Amino acid sequence: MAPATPSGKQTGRKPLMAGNWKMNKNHLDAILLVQKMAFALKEPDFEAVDVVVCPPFTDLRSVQTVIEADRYAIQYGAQDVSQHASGAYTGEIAASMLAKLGCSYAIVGHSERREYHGEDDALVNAKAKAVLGAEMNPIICVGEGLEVRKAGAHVAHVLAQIDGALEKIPADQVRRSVIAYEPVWAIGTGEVATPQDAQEVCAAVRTRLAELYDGGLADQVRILYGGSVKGDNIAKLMAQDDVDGALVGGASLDPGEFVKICRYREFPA
Ligand SMILES: O=C(CO)COP(=O)(O)O
Repeated sequence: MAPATPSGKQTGRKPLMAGNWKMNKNHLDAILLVQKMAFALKEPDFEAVDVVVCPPFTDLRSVQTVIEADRYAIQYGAQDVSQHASGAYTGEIAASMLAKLGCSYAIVGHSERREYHGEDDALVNAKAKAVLGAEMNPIICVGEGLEVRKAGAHVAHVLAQIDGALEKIPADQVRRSVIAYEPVWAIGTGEVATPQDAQEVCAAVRTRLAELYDGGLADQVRILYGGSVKGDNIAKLMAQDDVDGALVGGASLDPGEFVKICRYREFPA
């Protein structure tokens, strides 16, 4: 049973703090960054939260070496993956290659992939299936842009992305998937969603999961919030019933800040 959050919520879901380094840090920088995090984090931190870093592909081997050599409890994953298993796909990385490197997670459908690489829900769905097929856990990103938010259509928009991303994925695989709600207008802008905004959408996602799958699955899937998460705003977000963790961009590049996020319980909400 996971420990209670500051608000006293008791969900049974272990919180997950994932750092998305995006296109930052080379494979040598990565060694230093992971070591700094690993030195700061202690056993009780890992009992309280799952800690995941998602560096660029070129850093994964370095990160694996540091983590395995010293048996750090930090987990790691990739920021993207190919939907294809293998073959003539120049520049692509297969899920099986990531699994072989010890990755536990792969982010799929990040809004930057959707926006700059034209990824749609069908592709996100195919990538999630590839990740699950390789026995890893996808972190499936959803979230609305500013125009959709202003029009008040954010919940419908996100639920349509959920329906698309999860299409024909069986319950036992959805159970080990992670959903990350990242409103595009909050990413890298310093404008974090209010805890109520985050809760509204995360709760709607959970309700949708309950509609799509039975057997209590909706209560088991972790739903993260992402978008300008920092050490001083995480506790209020985590106090929300349906927010089970964070997908952190900029602040995950600062080991002190990321460790503070992982230790949100020590700071008042
Ligand atoms: O996109 C994000 C994580 O995937 C969020 O980025 P920031 O935390 O820098 O806003």
